[in-house]
Amino acid sequence: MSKRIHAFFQPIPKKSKTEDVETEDITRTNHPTYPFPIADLPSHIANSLKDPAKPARSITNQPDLDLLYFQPLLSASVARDLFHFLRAELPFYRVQYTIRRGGIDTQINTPRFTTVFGVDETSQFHIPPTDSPQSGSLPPSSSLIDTQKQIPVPKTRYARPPRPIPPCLSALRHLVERVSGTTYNFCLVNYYASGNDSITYHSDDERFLGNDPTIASLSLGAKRDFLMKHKPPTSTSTTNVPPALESKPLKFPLASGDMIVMRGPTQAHWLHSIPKRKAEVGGAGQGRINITFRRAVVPGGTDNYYRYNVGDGGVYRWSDAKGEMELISDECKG
Ligand SMILES: O=C(O)CCC(=O)C(=O)O
Ligand SMILES: [Fe+2]
Repeated sequence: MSKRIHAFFQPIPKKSKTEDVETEDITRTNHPTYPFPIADLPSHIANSLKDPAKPARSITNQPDLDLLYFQPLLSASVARDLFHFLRAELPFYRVQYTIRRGGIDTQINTPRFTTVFGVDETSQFHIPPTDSPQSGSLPPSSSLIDTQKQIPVPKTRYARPPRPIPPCLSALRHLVERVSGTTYNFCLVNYYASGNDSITYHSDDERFLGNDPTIASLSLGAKRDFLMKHKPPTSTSTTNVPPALESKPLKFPLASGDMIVMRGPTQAHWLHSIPKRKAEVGGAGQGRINITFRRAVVPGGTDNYYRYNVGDGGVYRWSDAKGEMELISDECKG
């Protein structure tokens, strides 16, 4: 086993002490695909990831809509600590790409920070026994194993090397899996630095997620409106969509700690968005993190997620001194 892969399972302890308060050791997890080691959750957050006090509300009162609304999933103080922890510890990207529109190449600047971890069902990260001896060094791809054949994944399977979900997000994934009754192999993270960051109307209905995918979406930090509107009925529509539904969106004012789980036919028939929002006068701390948990079934999903959420540009990391994301390297590692 290579030293670097070993490091993924043997966190690096780092002592941190202040003058009169002894704080706990911070352990970090490294992997060859990470631009820097990622801290594990401090125990006060990890121990607070419990089932919510209030059960979720089921929302199925619109055609083709099936939502579970946890209001909240996490208490305000846990959500606040998790927000600050994840913003400080994860690598982020500001992805640019070109699309061809009407025969012309158009550059798209993703209007928010993004990052992603995980791999589709055809592969899994091999977890070596922690007491195995370190021998030689294996290429990073050797840690990915074909799920069926249990042999190393050929390098040609993925355009960009998939990244294992770090322990800090895995802990959250386990809670989300338990309360939503579904398993996930991807975490997509958005950071909306201000009201100017957004996501336009879309649905997460790609074929690589299979039919009727369940997507769990957790909000941390600033409150933002989550809008949903029914797709225009097609000639093959089986449900009767009243015209009013097409014009007036549903509005969920998602607060820190809230989670919406979109299920069943929701992605096939509904669009969702986080529109830009005017800055509040004197409004500080407008940042918001959103984490979606999903399950991709084929390698095309993995390629899509890394292309649009990591891309080929520089790595950003939160700077406490500057109070904003800072470009720390011009080239993406991975
Ligand atoms: O930020 C949100 O609440 C939604 C994010 C989203 O729709 C997505 O990442 O696909
Ligand atoms: Fe989405």
